This record gives sequence, structure tokens and C-alpha cells, in this order.
Amino acid sequence: MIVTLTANPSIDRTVQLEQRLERGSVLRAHSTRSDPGGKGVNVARVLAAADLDVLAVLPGNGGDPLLSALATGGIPHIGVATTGPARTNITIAEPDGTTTKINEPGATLSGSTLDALAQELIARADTALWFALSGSLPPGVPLGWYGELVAALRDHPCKVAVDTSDAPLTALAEGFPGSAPDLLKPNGEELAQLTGVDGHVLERAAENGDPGPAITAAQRLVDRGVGSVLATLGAAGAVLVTSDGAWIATAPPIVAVSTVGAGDSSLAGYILAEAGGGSESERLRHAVAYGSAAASLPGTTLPTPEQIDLAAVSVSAADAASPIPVPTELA
Ligand SMILES: O=P(O)(O)OC[C@@]1(O)O[C@H](CO)[C@@H](O)[C@@H]1O
Repeated sequence: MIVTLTANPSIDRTVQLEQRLERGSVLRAHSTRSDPGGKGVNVARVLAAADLDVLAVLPGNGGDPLLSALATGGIPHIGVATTGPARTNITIAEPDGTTTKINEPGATLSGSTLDALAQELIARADTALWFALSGSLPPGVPLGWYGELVAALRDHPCKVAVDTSDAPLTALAEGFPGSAPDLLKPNGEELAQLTGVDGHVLERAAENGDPGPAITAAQRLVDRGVGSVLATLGAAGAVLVTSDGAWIATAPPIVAVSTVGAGDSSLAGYILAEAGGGSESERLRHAVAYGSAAASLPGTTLPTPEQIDLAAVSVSAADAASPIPVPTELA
């Protein structure tokens, strides 16, 4: 079983515009849609669509619209009693595929909700294959909470993936190697934040087909105890770095409709391939194929296995025999 934790789930409301977004104007929406959201919920949705045994753990009370949507979608889940319903996050989508996202802070979680969420994980630590701890932490949650969970789970046979950002990500990294997960999934900006690398250098290089800075930055996290770093780089693809080597994947050309959920789909693709015994390059191939498929779908629509084009993703190994060159900007 794969267990996902979403401390700050959401209803994702997408507003599709027919024209460009103009600040200060009255704009008419062409269409709207609502999808169950929150990063761990999305990972669970992708894995469930691929018929994996999955469980989404999240705060929520019986009758909350988000839990009802998960039930309707056939996503196995446990809602832990909490004070308020899930937040609504807004995506404003423009005709050229540009998305602007406004995420609410989420309802405050009490100490007892936090303890109950942690208990749901610990109770499965000896049977679950993977835990995916994903997304922001709502008010009331200590910034170091992910680190505490990783530390509690790492004595068990399960593997733990973390995908978060900003202060919770920084707090997690401060606890390395004790809080280092088996898999960390930063995007380019988060990778830069964590490693002190200039984010512009990293992203510009990746866009120009040079994954060197991203690999170097990811290697720094592996040196600090992280098992594997899957760094997603948008249209430039992704890199996977472990203590055994580094792999690079380029993304197939797509018409981007909504990148919301693309990173979560990548994480799900990686876990799916790993759970099936796939090699590092196959895990990376699945990650990029799932992420690309998600980006070509509207709102927080997530891909099914039929929409995945593995053959369109090219993966290569960085030469393990020669050290990864450190670009001058990083040296
Ligand atoms: O505010 P967070 O927790 O960082 O991100 C939440 C969120 O933007 O992430 C998902 C896409 O990755 C969406 O479903 C959701 O709205």
C-alpha cells in the first residue's frame, strides 16, 4: 500500500478565461471546474487511477465536500476529524496555458488532529511500501512536523517521500541527515532555495539543455543523507540523483494547458515505477511522462495510464565515471 498525507488539502477551483488576465478589470469566465486537490490527494488520485493500492490520509469531517468528492471518485481515504472544511484554491487559466494560482492558508489544525494524522501513518509503517508527505502545512502545524514524521517512520521498512516548499522545506532540511527522506521532490526553485544555488542560473541552464547545475545542487542533498532527489524542471524535464549516479530526462513537447498537479503526477509516476521494481531510469521516465501528461490536461485533471507516453521521454545517465562538472557560477 502507498499512503499519502495531505495536511492542507483543497478543493481546486479553476476559472478558465477567454482573454488574458488583466489586473483591475471585470473579466468573464468561459468555464469553471472543481477538482479534489492538495498535493498528497493528487498523488493518491494518480496512483488509484493506475490501480495501485493507495490510501489518502487528510484532515476532514464526514460530509465535507472534499471527502464526498474523493468517495465519488473511488479514492480510498481516511478523513481525520478537524475544525473546518478544506480550503478552496483558485487557478485562473488563460487561453495560452498561463495559470495564476491563489492558495488559501487552510484551516488551523489542532494538536489532537495532528496527533491523529500521525497515528494513521505510524499504524501502517510496517505494512505500507511508501508514504508520500506532500504540500504546505496549514496554521497550527509546527514547521518541523515533516521532519518529525520522517524520523518516526525511518526505523520501519517503509520508504518516505516528501514534497513541500518554503518554510516547511527549509525546516526539514535543517534536520538532515536525521530527517532526510528516501525521496525528496523539489522543483527547480525549491532545489535552488535548499542548496544556496542561484535559482536563475539553475533554471536558465536547464532550459538551455544543461542539467549540470540541477544535478550538482541535487547531489548536495544526497551528500546530506537524502536517498534520492527527483528534481522536476518543468518543460526542461527532470533529473534524478542518488548515491549511485545521476539520470536526466527531457520532456516531450506538449501544449501546456494547466501545470497544476504536474509535480504530484511526477511523484506518483516515480513511486508507481519503483513499486513495480523499475530501475532508476525507468522511475525517471515514468515521472516525466506522468508530469507531462498532467500539464496537458485542464485544471487539476490528472492522467490515467492510457494517457501516458513513455516512449516520448528520453532518459540518459550522467557518466558515473567522470565527476559531474560544477558550473563556474556554483563553484
Ligand atoms: O498550498 P500547497 O499545499 O503548497 O499546494 C496546494 C496545491 O496548489 O497543490 C496542488 C498542485 O500541486 C493543488 O491541488 C493544490 O491547490
